[in-house]
Amino acid sequence: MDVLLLHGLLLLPLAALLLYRCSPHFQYLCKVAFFNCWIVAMATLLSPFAAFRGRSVDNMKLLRAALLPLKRFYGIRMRVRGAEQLQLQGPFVIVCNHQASLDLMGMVEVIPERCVPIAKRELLYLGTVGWACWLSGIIFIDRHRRDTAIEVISHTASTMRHENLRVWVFPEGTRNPGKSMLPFKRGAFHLAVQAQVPIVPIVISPYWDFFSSKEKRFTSGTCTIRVLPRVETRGLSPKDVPELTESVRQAMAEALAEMSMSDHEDQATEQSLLGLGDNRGRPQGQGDTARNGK
Ligand SMILES: CCCCCCCC/C=C\CCCCCCCC(=O)SCCNC(=O)CCNC(=O)[C@H](O)C(C)(C)COP(=O)(O)OP(=O)(O)OC[C@H]1O[C@@H](n2cnc3c(N)ncnc32)[C@H](O)[C@@H]1OP(=O)(O)O
Ligand SMILES: CCCCCCCC/C=C\CCCCCCCC(=O)OC[C@@H](O)COP(=O)(O)O
Repeated sequence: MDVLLLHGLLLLPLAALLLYRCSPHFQYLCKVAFFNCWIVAMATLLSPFAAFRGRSVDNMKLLRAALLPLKRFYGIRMRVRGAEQLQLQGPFVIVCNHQASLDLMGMVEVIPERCVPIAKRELLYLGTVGWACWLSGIIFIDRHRRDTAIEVISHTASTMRHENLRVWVFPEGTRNPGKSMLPFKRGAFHLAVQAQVPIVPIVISPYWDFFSSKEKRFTSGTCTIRVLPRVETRGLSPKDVPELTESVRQAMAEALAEMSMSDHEDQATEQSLLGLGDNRGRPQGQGDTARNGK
């Protein structure tokens, strides 16, 4: 009986390993579980240190350091284009597309000093994760109560100017794994206009090559982050916000469309250079299936 139990215990990890190797779905589940566990573990370990400082944007450095290694675990290569656009003195608002929780990996890759994200209030209730977010100065809004959300944003506008604070907003307001961006919420643009600070749009390339929560697929791959030229808001007033929102969204949508194309081309070139496959002269679609089927 004991021998049987021992064998069982030895076989269990082996079976799990085999399953991991053979089943992309199981691999996906493990990788996503690890992502969440890592965040909970880091928040639990680091919050006590962050608490020494109290609630402070300086704790964003800890948060960043805690999340930076994730890309290595997953074999995701991050390429940043246009990082020099972030070399700005003074406050500004970053707007970025939002595909999945994985965006945190891209965010920590480029987030400048003294920059905090705006997040949904629900994150506050995630135990130590909520505590870590609060200690890092993350700004919480209640998406179901527009008035209070707008109040928080107005308050943020004056804090930005007084404390040289940068703010990161996902203007789609929710995760969107689709191929195009959702309509933008206007809060980020009201914020920039109220504070009279520039807007820096950031576009993270689509994850389809290596990640899809719908298809339960999570492999290694390359992600490109493009920082677009800043948009000035000096002299603009609230009545200009709808047009401002649309023009920024348009620029980001164009960049996203371009990146979905060129990302594929880059990888095809890399593959043929490495002799991994020759995609030349083949329609883009076929190359895709070949790669995704790997
Ligand atoms: C110590 C270290 C340890 C380390 C451990 C690691 C732990 C790490 C874990 C985690 C890291 C953190 C991760 C953060 C990431 C989280 C991401 C998210 O949560 S994304 C969801 C929240 N984001 C948003 O929702 C966007 C912001 N939202 C908005 O801007 C909306 O506009 C909002 C909520 C203010 C209102 O939303 P509406 O749905 O009502 O839609 P609208 O169309 O935008 O607004 C309606 C009307 O209100 C006006 N309006 C909006 N904002 C205004 C304003 N500020 N002032 C005046 N009017 C405003 C608009 O102009 C519009 O009016 P007219 O149609 O133009 O007449
Ligand atoms: C002792 C502590 C125990 C607490 C256990 C709680 C488990 C928490 C598990 C994982 C924490 C991962 C937090 C990742 C934060 C990701 C930020 C994010 O991307 O939020 C989604 C939000 O933008 C849009 O939300 P919706 O698409 O509208 O929904």
